Amino acid sequence: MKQTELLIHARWIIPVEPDTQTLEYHSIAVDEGRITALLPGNEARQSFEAQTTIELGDHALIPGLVNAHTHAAMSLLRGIADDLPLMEWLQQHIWPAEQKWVSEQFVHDGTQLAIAEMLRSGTTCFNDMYFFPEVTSRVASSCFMRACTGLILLDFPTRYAENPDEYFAKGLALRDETKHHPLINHAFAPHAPYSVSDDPLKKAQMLADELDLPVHIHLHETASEIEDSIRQYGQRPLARLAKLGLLSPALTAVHMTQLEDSEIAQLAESGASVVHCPESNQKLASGFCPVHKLLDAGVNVALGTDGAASNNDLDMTGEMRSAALLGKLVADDACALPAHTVLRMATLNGAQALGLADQTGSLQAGKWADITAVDLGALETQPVYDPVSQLVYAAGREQVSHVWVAGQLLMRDRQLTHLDIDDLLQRTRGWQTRIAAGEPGR
Ligand SMILES: CSC[C@H]1O[C@@H](n2cnc3c(O)ncnc32)[C@H](O)[C@@H]1O
Ligand SMILES: [Zn+2]
Repeated sequence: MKQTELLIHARWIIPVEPDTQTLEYHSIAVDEGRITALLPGNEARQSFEAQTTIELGDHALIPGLVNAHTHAAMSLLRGIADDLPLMEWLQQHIWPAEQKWVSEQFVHDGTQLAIAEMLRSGTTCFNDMYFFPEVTSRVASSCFMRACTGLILLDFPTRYAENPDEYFAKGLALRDETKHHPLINHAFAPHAPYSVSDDPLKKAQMLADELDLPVHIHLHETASEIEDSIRQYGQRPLARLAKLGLLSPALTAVHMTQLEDSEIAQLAESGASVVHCPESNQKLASGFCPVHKLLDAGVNVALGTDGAASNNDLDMTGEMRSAALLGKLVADDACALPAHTVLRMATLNGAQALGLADQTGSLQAGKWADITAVDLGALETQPVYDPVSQLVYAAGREQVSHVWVAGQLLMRDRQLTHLDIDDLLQRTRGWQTRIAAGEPGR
């Protein structure tokens, strides 16, 4: 008998890769945080003796979901300004609120709230872009959650930094501090082409090349972004980024609702990733990302929620459903974005966009055991002809039962093992009271 730390038996396992088929009555063995074997249940029972064994009857095991674009701490601004287009929402509501309220404590509490919500909906890794990324990193690490925290960059002063030099200095210091951390990764995160000028963009790319980090940026989010860029720079934002050297496999371009066919070919050629945020794009009426065309051209398309102030949740199970349904409508083709493609976008493609495809995103021996269990036994997901169909089209986040990150159980039977929900709710209500009363910020 082989010894192992953890053995999980489940009705279905959907590895995503290398096996694109669903496995039935299989088991996963985990040691030192990594998947060591994936094998038929009866073989696993005969060959392994486990310190901990978990039996999951009518459950499907999937790779932990990767939220490839969010602003975690904005969970504390959920519902503060709804039913507005992007620029009015951002300039007249969100940026003033952030200037008033965003502090280290705000980011600490907001990120914890976001991580609790993400874990409860099966997410094991998030790609964040927000102020005080050192706090986001610390919170993610203390919750045992995997994160890629953005080394943010803006032209203008905020409560986090005064100017591009200070953004870079803080970002580089953070990267230095965490460079060997098993859960915390980074990307350079210039906010958008309209908020960061040429020289800091070039410097971000140069440092990203040097440190082998992705570059995470909002891009082509709305039609007015394109018009303004043509007016100011005489070219579309993607062309400007290409001229500055940012069009590369390291680029993680978020939104991309405005794309010409030649730009899709250019993205495919470059090896860049696109992060599709279907719910935020719908809520802000930003436009449609042509996901079917990007996939057909061979572009890596991942999935993100965006922040909770423009979505208004951090639920990747809902995002998968939205992506599948919207994708068909945009393509005018019911065959576009089938369920398995969407599950891959929400897992392995996300890991690839973050430069972590060798670490997470699929259930393969050697990768971290970042695993989500979904209970398909509920009447809402019965009968099960195809578990992937149930996961994408029918299951809700309340059916996520267990979550492991690097083999550590972070949710068991919907109970978070490392977060105190009552304390979290109390702190969240404190923020709500202060923000709603319009008290002076801290
Ligand atoms: C530099 S920290 C991130 C910055 O981005 C703002 N933000 C949130 N959602 C969006 C979006 O969809 N487009 C552009 N900017 C967005 C957030 O409020 C922070 O200020
Ligand atoms: Zn965003």
